[in-house]
Amino acid sequence: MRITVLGLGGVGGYVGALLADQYKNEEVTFVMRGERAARTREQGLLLKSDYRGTHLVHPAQVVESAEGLPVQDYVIVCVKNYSLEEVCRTLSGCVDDHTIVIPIMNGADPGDRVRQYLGKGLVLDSLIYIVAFRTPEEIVQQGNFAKVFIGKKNPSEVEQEKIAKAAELMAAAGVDCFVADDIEAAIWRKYILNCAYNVSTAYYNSPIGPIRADKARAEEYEKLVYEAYAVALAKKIHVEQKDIDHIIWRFYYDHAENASSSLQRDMGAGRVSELDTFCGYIVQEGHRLGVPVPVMERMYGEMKEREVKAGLR
Ligand SMILES: NC(=O)C1=CN([C@@H]2O[C@H](COP(=O)(O)OP(=O)(O)OC[C@H]3O[C@@H](n4cnc5c(N)ncnc54)[C@H](OP(=O)(O)O)[C@@H]3O)[C@@H](O)[C@H]2O)C=CC1
Ligand SMILES: CC(C)(CO)C(=O)C(=O)O
Repeated sequence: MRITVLGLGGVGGYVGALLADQYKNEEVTFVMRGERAARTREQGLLLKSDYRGTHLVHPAQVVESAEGLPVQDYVIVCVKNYSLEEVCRTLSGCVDDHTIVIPIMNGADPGDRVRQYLGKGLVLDSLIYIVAFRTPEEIVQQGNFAKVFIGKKNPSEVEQEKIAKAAELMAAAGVDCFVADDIEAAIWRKYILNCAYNVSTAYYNSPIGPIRADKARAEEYEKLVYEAYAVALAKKIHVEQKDIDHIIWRFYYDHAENASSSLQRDMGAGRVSELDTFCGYIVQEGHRLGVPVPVMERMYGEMKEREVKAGLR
């Protein structure tokens, strides 16, 4: 069996390390770049996971690009949204119609985008709840959870079997992986959370605790949730009021005081970010569908301006 993991950052490093450990006798390939690739070839990839322990893994091979790889059974793509189109261009030779491609990323539309860029393979939709990041030396996963959901809209019977097999492949490696009945709704439940949680923590460069303790910021958080919900409803996604209540309940009572987001970590460190994924997409879809999204629009404008000033755009 051939499995390729492309993008060995926080998410891909977690999933890839567990897969490489479990499937030592299969052909697991990591696509990595530069010094991290060289280090992994020499010393292996070190995962330190609160949830799944420490793993030092040596995949069958580490390559700098997927170009030149033979056809794979599974390709798992865990890059940031802004890299997705570029990496998909390198995949055409290693994907054929039997290949299962799983982008494990944030955002409402990575699956649709991969389907559009590749035009072949069985491309699944997915989402992940995890807190993970890379350092030059290792992959760190924090907290007692890391959960993936996969699926596809209107799958055929054959596709359903393949999706179940993909979930089993990951679960056997220790990646909690579940097949979602309605993956589109599951993605949006998480995406609506991201539209408030990631955007607010990044905008204020603050963890959740101080945001929910501030009345004005907490109200603004709720408005972000409701704007994204309104866009979801206009798109006919099956998200319900009880899902929204749960997102808001989590904000006040469940998220840790020091909980941060990937967008906050990226913007806080002055890196290129997924601002367009969490804000730009909602603003664009709001305009297209005639749904007002004034709070998101204002915060997006200001954060974009910060990125322009920092030379990131
Ligand atoms: N981190 C988290 O806690 C969570 C992240 N997510 C989502 O998961 C997705 C991935 O995030 P995350 O893992 O944090 O991102 P990272 O930035 O940590 O990792 C992305 C990786 O992709 C690699 N990459 C990009 N382009 C290429 C390329 N052409 N060839 C090879 N490697 C490439 C980068 O390589 P290099 O190291 O060389 O830059 C990097 O290691 C995002 O959509 C994010 O929003 C979802 C939930 C939580
Ligand atoms: C909300 C959270 C932490 C959940 O995994 C996330 O998706 C992110 O940080 O991007």
